[in-house]
Amino acid sequence: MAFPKHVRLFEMGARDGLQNESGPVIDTAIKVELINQLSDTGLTHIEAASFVSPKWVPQMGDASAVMAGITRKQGITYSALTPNVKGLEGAIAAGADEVAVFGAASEAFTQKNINCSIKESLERFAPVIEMAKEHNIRVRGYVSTVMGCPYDGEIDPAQVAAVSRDLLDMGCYEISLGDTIGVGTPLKAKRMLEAVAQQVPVEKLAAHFHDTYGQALSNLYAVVEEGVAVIDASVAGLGGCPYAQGASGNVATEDVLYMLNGLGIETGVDLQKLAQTGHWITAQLGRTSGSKVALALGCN
Ligand SMILES: CC(C)(COP(=O)([O-])OP(=O)([O-])OC[C@H]1O[C@@H](n2cnc3c(N)ncnc32)[C@H](O)[C@@H]1OP(=O)([O-])[O-])[C@@H](O)C(=O)NCCC(=O)NCCSC(=O)C[C@@](C)(O)CC(=O)[O-]
Repeated sequence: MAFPKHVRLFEMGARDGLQNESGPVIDTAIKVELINQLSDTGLTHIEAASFVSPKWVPQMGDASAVMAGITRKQGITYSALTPNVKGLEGAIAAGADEVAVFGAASEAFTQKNINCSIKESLERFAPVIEMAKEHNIRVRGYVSTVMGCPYDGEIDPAQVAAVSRDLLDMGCYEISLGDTIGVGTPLKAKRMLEAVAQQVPVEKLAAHFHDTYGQALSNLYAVVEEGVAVIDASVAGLGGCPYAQGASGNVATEDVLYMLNGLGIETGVDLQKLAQTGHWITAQLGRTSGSKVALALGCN
C-alpha cells in the first residue's frame, strides 16, 4: 500500500503527557497555556483533559477548569477522556467537542486501569456512547496494550482486533491502537495492524505508540505504510500511563512531524512552533525535551 498524502496528528501532550507527572499537581494555568500554544501550531486535534476519578489520576483533577480556561480556536477539536457516564456528564458540561472511551486488549491492564473486566468495560461504555450520540458528540475508542501488556505479557493480535471491532460496532468513529508500554517492533506493528484491519477499515484506525524502547517512529513508519493516516503523539514526548509501570511517553510529536515532512506527507503543522511549545512546557516541568528533533533544532 502507498503512503497517505495527509496524516492527521492528534496531540496528546496535555492529557497523556501530563497525566503521569509525579510530584505536585501542575497548575491549571500551565495546562491552559500549553493547550493555547498547541492551538497556534496548525494542529486540528488536541486532547485537552480527562474526566476520570481524581483519586485515580490526580493530575487530571482540574479537567473542567482547563476546558473553561482555554481559548478555543475555530477548526480545532478539543477532546477529553470519559471512562463512564459521570465522566461524560463532566465533559459535556465543560463543552468538550469530542470524547473518548478507553479499553484494552488485556484483561489485567483493564482491571488496573479502569477497575473492571474487558466485558464490563464495554458494558460501561455503551451508555457513554449512546448519550454522546444524543448530544452529537463523536466518540473515539482507545485500545491499550495492543503489542504487549505490563501484566499479561504477549497480546494476541486477534484479541486487539476483537476489542477494536466491538468499539467500532458500538459507535466509535475511530479506534486508536495504543502500544501503551512501547514494546512493539515494526514487524509486530505491521502484523497487529493487518489483523485489526481485517475487522476495522484502516481509514478508521489511529496509531498511538509510546517510545519506551525507542521503536515508536519505526513502528509508525510500518503502519503508515499500511495506510494508517492518524497518529497520536505528545509534544516533547511527554507522558506515560499511570497504570503501566515503566511506560515512557508517547512518541514526540516533533519527531513524528519531522519524519512525515521527510516523506512528503502533509499535516498542516508548523515544526518550529511545535518545538518552541515543547521547549516551553519542558522548561515549566524542569527538564529537557524528549524530542530529538527539538533538541537538534536548538530547543532545549
Ligand atoms: C473508571 C474509574 C472511575 C472507575 O473507578 P471505580 O473506583 O471502580 O469507580 P466507582 O464508580 O466505584 O467510583 C468510585 C469513586 O470515583 C468517583 N468517580 C467515578 N467516575 C468518575 C469520573 N469519571 N470522574 C470523577 N469521579 C468519578 C465516584 O463518584 C466515586 O467517588 P466517591 O463516592 O468514592 O467519592 C477509575 O478507574 C478511573 O478513573 N480510571 C482512570 C484511569 C486513567 O485515567 N488512566 C489513564 C488514561 S488511559 C491511558 O492513558 C492509555 C491511553 C488512552 O493513552 C492509550 C495507551 O497509551 O494505551
